[in-house]
Amino acid sequence: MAHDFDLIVIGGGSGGLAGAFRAAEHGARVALLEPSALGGTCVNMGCVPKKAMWHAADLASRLRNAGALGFESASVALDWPTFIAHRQRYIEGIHASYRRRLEATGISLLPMRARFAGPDRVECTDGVQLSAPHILIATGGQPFTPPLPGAELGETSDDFFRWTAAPERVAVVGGGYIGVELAGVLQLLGSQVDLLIRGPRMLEHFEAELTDQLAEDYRHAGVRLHFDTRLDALEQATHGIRAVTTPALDRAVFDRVLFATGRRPNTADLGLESAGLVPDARGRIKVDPRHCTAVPGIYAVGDVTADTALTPVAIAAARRLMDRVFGGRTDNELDLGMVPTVVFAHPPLGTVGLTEAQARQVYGDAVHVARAGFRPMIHALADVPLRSLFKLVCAGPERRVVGLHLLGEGADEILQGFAVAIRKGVTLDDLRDTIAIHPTSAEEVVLMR
Ligand SMILES: Cc1cc2nc3c(=O)[nH]c(=O)nc-3n(C[C@H](O)[C@H](O)[C@H](O)COP(=O)(O)OP(=O)(O)OC[C@H]3O[C@@H](n4cnc5c(N)ncnc54)[C@H](O)[C@@H]3O)c2cc1C
Ligand SMILES: NC(=O)c1ccc[n+]([C@@H]2O[C@H](COP(=O)([O-])OP(=O)(O)OC[C@H]3O[C@@H](n4cnc5c(N)ncnc54)[C@H](O)[C@@H]3O)[C@@H](O)[C@H]2O)c1
Repeated sequence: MAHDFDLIVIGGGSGGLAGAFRAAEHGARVALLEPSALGGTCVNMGCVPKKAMWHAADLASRLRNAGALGFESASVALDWPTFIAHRQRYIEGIHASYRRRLEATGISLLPMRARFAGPDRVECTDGVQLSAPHILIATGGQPFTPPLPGAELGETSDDFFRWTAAPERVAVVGGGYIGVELAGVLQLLGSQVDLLIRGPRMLEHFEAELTDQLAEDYRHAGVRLHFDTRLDALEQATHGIRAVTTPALDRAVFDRVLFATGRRPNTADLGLESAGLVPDARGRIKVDPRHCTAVPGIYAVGDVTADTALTPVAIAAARRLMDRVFGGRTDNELDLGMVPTVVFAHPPLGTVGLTEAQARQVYGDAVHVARAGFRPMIHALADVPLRSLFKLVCAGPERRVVGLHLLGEGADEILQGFAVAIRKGVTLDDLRDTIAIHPTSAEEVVLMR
C-alpha cells in the first residue's frame, strides 16, 4: 500500500524536530505534527526561558556585588515586563529559524494533535488520516501536581513562565532540578522563597557534599529550606494561600505556591492501543536501547520514554535513530552512560559520571577522590562568602576519572570540555600533566589534590 509519507513525527519539541530534520536530510518525506509552539518544552516552557531568568537573577546578584566593590550602586530591581519582552523576542527568533529550516528541508508541518489510528497511521485533529511506514513518538511530558486537597491553588513551571512580577512570598515544592532552579531565581529577584523538600536532601541523585554546600549557599541568599517536610494540603487564606505541612511551618501563608514535583509523559490521549502499544506503569513508551518500540516501524525518543529527561539526550537519540532508519548506519546505539548535566542553581552545579557513593558500590576500595574548595576571585574581592567545591572521583590502579562534580561560579561552562576527556578515559595523572590556565576556576580541575 502506498504511504502518504516515509516518516510521521508526533511532536515538534527537541526530539521530534531533531528527528524530522535528520530524516529529511537523508531524503525522507516527513510530516511533523505539532499543535503548539515549535520547539516544545525546552524552547517555550523549559531550558530557554529558564536560562533567561537565570541570567536575570545572576545579573541582579552581580549588580549587588558591584555595589560592594565601589561601583556606584545601580538599581537591582528588575522590570519583569521589559525583561520578558527580550526573552520572548529571543524565543520568537528560534521559532522563525525552525520555520525557515522546515521550509528549506521540505518537511510538511501540520499544526495539529495526532493520535494513532493503526500501527502505520495517525488521525489528526481535523479527522484526516495520514500513513507512513515509520512513526516517531516525541510527545514529551507535562508538569505533575500531586493530588492533594487544594492542589488547584498551586501553579507549575508552565505558569511561572507567564508571571510578570516576583511574588513577595512564594513556596516552591520539590527539591529536584526545577524546584532548586526556580527557587534560586525567585530569591535573587526579590521574593522570599520557602523551599519544601520531602526528603533530607535537595537534588538527591547528585554528589552529596556539593548539594550540602549548595543548601548552605541558598540559606545564605535567604531561601528558607524545609527538609523532611511533607505538603498535605493548600487552603485559601484571607491574605494568600496557606500551606498545611508536616511538620507545620512557622510562616505558612504565601502569595504563590509552585509545584516542581516531577513530570509525566504525554501518552494518555495518543490512542496507543490502536497501534498495539502498551505503556509502562508510569505511562511512558517502552523502547529498547535503539529507541524501537515493540511494534516494528514505531519509535519513541525524549521525555515520553524512560531516558534521562534532557534536551540533548532527546536530540541525540532522534538523530541516531534516523541515521539508522534512513541513513544506512548500523553501528549506533546511543551511549547514555556519561551524560553531563548542569542544574542552573546560584551558583550552578554540574555533574558527569558517578558520585563517590556510586563509585564505591561499583569499584569498592579502588576509588580515589580529589577535591578543591576555594573562593573564586570575584567573590573574594567583594567579600562574598560563596565558595566553589569541585570533586573528582577516580577508580582503579590507573585512577581513571569516573565522575566530576563542580559547584560554583562558571561550573556550567567548565564541565562540557572535561566531559569529552572523561568519555575518552582521562586519568588523574593526565589532568595533572595538563598545564593550568591561571587565574581561573577551571584550573582547579587540573590542580586537584
Ligand atoms: C522548567 C524546565 C527547565 C528545563 N531545563 C532544561 C535544561 O536547562 N537543560 C536540558 O537539557 N533540559 C531541560 N529541561 C528538560 C527538557 O525541556 C526536556 O527534556 C525536552 O524538552 C524533552 O524534549 P521532547 O522532544 O521529549 O519533548 P518536548 O520538548 O516536551 O516536546 C513535545 C512536543 O510534543 C507535542 N505534543 C504532545 N502531544 C502531542 C500529540 N498528540 N500530537 C502532536 N504533538 C503533540 C507538544 O506540544 C510538544 O511541543 C527542562 C524542562 C523544564 C520543564
Ligand atoms: N538544568 C536542567 O538540565 C533541567 C532543568 C529542569 C528540568 N530538567 C529535567 O526535567 C525533569 C523534571 O524536573 P523536575 O524538577 O520536575 O523533576 P525532578 O525529578 O528533578 O524533581 C522532582 C522533585 O519533586 C519531588 N517530589 C515528587 N513528588 C512529590 C510530592 N508529592 N511532594 C513533594 N515532593 C515531591 C521529588 O522528590 C524530587 O525532588 C528533571 O528530572 C530533568 O531531567 C532539567
